Amino acid sequence: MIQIQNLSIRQGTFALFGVSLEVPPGRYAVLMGRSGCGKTTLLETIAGLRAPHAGTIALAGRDVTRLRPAARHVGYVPQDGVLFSTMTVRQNIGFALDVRGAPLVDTARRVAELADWLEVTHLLDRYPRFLSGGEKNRVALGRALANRPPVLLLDEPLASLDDDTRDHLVTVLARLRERREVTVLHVTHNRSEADRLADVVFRLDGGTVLETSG
Ligand SMILES: Nc1ncnc2c1ncn2[C@@H]1O[C@H](COP(=O)(O)OP(=O)(O)OP(=O)(O)O)[C@@H](O)[C@H]1O
Repeated sequence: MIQIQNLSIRQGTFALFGVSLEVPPGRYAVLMGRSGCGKTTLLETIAGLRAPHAGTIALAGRDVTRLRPAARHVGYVPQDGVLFSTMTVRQNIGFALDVRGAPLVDTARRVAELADWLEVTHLLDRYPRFLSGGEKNRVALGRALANRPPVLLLDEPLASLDDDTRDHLVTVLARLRERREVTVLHVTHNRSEADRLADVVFRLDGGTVLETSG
């Protein structure tokens, strides 16, 4: 569950005021809005990378407004899905488990499971610079899901992909949605992506959020 109440965020001359939205547990929400309206800003604030001026953020029933990013238990795929360039695909996917000191055997099992599901098993020993755009996005998704977060934030995960690659990744995300194990907030400009994936669509406009379908 993602619950945002009366959130206000300021950065320079840009501001969001009194943003509220709620995504029920295991549901897939899409956030749309014109370029520069603050979608990335909102996602970064939920992830804990920006501090809000006012308001509260609750994730999976816990008030995380004042917690540091790592304590929020959020999976986050930033815009362009940047991977750690000095780590292999295997190390990228296993990162969240490694830094928490998970037993090596558990990390290896989870990486293998995600790699199989995302169809990147043959790429596990490659470095990011030798991956295609679609492969990078699948690895970024695996890295975000490794620690089984209850909440997943996706910032335009399908941007700058060709139609076939985009279609494949939409199928992967649709399977994730069917499992209902994670609550998703997915930012996109693409209406057909929203139509295929969303249980609920929010629109950010003029600094506030409207729910446009359910
Ligand atoms: N650090 C910052 N200081 C001042 N203004 C900023 C800062 N970061 C972003 N902005 C501004 O805040 C506004 C919202 O940016 P944001 O990236 O959240 O929009 P967006 O809806 O995600 O856009 P896009 O769809 O183009 O990715 C923009 O006008 C941007 O120029």
